[in-house]
Amino acid sequence: MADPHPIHVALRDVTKTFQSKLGSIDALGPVDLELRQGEFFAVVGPSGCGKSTLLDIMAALAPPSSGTVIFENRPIGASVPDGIGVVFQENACFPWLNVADNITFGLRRQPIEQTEIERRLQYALQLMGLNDFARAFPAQLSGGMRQRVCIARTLVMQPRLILLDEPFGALDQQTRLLMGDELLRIWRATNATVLLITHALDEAAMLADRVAVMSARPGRIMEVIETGWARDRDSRIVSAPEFGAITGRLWALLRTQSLQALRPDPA
Ligand SMILES: Nc1ncnc2c1ncn2[C@@H]1O[C@H](COP(=O)(O)OP(=O)(O)OP(=O)(O)O)[C@@H](O)[C@H]1O
Repeated sequence: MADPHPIHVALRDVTKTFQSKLGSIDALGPVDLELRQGEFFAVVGPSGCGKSTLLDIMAALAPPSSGTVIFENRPIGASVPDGIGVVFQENACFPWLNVADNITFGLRRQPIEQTEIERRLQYALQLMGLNDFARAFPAQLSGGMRQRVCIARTLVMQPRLILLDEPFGALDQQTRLLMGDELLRIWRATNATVLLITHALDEAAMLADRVAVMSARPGRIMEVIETGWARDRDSRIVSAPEFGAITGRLWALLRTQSLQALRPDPA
């Protein structure tokens, strides 16, 4: 019988060491991690533990120093594989392009017919609630809406794995929760596998099926917690009693690591 939850992406013994004028910095790992097809996975960890480095390696934006990333049963090479979409915190809309042109920017560089581009644009505008803003320019939008444009731009490429690095970090708390709801809707609608890097424990606890807690640098996976939420959850679960238990557990794990990151051992 086919595995109902096949492994979509796997990290095997992945490490990263940066060389700089100050010497070498062991930033990450070794990390072993498996994301199941279609799951929502979050990663939390103390500041500077290597979360962004982990995401960059998964997106093939930086090579690992050792180890392998396997995506859809193939090792990731030097270029971003087809099927992986990335969203960063700093929303990088082109200010001179309107929302529709920002969203279709990458698509128009692909051999894709205009009718298909238009179809994907309309779908993304609809999913992200941007229908009324297709002709607006980024300067006319709020920070939350600009970030929705960035997510829509990734969505139209129809990624099967979506990597998000602190996508809502610059937004206020209410907007973050509502964007979380949108992300959950996208996840359900697309069946993509999602990996979310976040500082916010409540965001991780609300959105993810599983949350990995990383150690202080060089970041390793200390523990992976299953949240147990139903697939059709939304931000209202923040008032559920289990929610407090999950964030409490995450904080208990993270607290020691964060203290260590703030005051590393002199040894
Ligand atoms: N290009 C680079 N050259 C040298 N050191 C780097 C480079 N990129 C990251 N580092 C170092 O690697 C470590 C991990 O950085 P990374 O940005 O991955 O951490 P992070 O967990 O995402 O941090 P934060 O939570 O503060 O965003 C840090 O000590 C950082 O200074």
